[in-house]
Amino acid sequence: MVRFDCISKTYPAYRGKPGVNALRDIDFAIARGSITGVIGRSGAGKSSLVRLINGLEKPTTGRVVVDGRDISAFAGRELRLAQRSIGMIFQHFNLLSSRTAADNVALPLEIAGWAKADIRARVAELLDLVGIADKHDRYPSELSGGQKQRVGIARALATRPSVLLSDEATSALDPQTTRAILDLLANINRELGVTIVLITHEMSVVRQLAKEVVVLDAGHVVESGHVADIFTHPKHPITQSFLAEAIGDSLPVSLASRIVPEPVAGGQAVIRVQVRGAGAGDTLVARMARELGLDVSLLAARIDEIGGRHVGSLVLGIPLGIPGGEGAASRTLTWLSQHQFSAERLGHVA
Ligand SMILES: Nc1ncnc2c1ncn2[C@@H]1O[C@H](COP(=O)(O)OP(=O)(O)OP(=O)(O)O)[C@@H](O)[C@H]1O
Repeated sequence: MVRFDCISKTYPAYRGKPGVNALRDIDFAIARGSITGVIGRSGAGKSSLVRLINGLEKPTTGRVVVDGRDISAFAGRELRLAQRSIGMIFQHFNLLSSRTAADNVALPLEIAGWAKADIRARVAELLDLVGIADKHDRYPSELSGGQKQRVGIARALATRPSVLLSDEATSALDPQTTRAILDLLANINRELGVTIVLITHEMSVVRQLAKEVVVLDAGHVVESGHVADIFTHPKHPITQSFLAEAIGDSLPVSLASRIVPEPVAGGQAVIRVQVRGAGAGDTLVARMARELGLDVSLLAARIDEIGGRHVGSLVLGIPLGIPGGEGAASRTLTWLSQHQFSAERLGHVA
């Protein structure tokens, strides 16, 4: 378990540069064995938060408790010993280019003073676990990005940590490799029970792997909880913007290029409706057509699954070319709001 108790982190002023309040009023816990995503824009404080967990930084106020121990109070040998129970993987893998895959994985075990035969056995077991037993004697320059990250994961797990920190570990990988690495992390969490804390600016990573999410903005936790709860009812604008990216709020170019602000005679009003929850949106168009007596058309749609729940948006065309047509768009918006749908009018198309 990792607990942040009233944490703040201020980097002092340095060579004429002002001090930075990187984290403020951080107070939350990460459950043992969970997979928690910490998501935020650049500069939100994600790396500072993760460096507090493994004691690379000290909080300015408050304490960070890992498995019942106040890691922020440790220094020297005591800190190094505590760090063995906290593994970390990085965006650029941080492998030693002069060592083979096996020797990179062996490094933390050598530092921990393991016997040679034990190291050999453990390294073989770890390379097998991450699916690259055949790359034992390869150097990093001979490995693909995904294989390098597998070495990084094996190395991070070598000393059997209870917590694995991932700092943008898939940001340098292509989507297919990212998916394979996230699947591997999910397996490791399931099989070894390791608590995983993922730092990322990518909603797709949180969506695929995390069960819990902490949204950071300007050094504050603005929302936290179960991924499905947070992203089916996002409250903070930052969370809403991550969600919009995830569900592809952008319109198809062919539609976006046709939208104009003013009504077009004989055209349609364009309304975007957010749909959330199981089956949401399935029958919406049919219900609206029936209850409002309108010929509603579906111009675009995207539904995704986040934390096991459906989230997405429908873009509807409401015909204006009938008597009282202008009222039809407002009636539609009123109907949607009465039925607890969040909707906006994007403009008009011919
Ligand atoms: N060692 C440092 N000294 C001074 N300021 C720092 C230091 N490390 C981080 N900061 C500042 O603290 C704030 C938070 O930085 P941090 O790296 O934790 O954010 P981040 O969310 O990880 O950003 P990114 O995604 O860009 O890495 C930023 O304003 C950054 O400039």
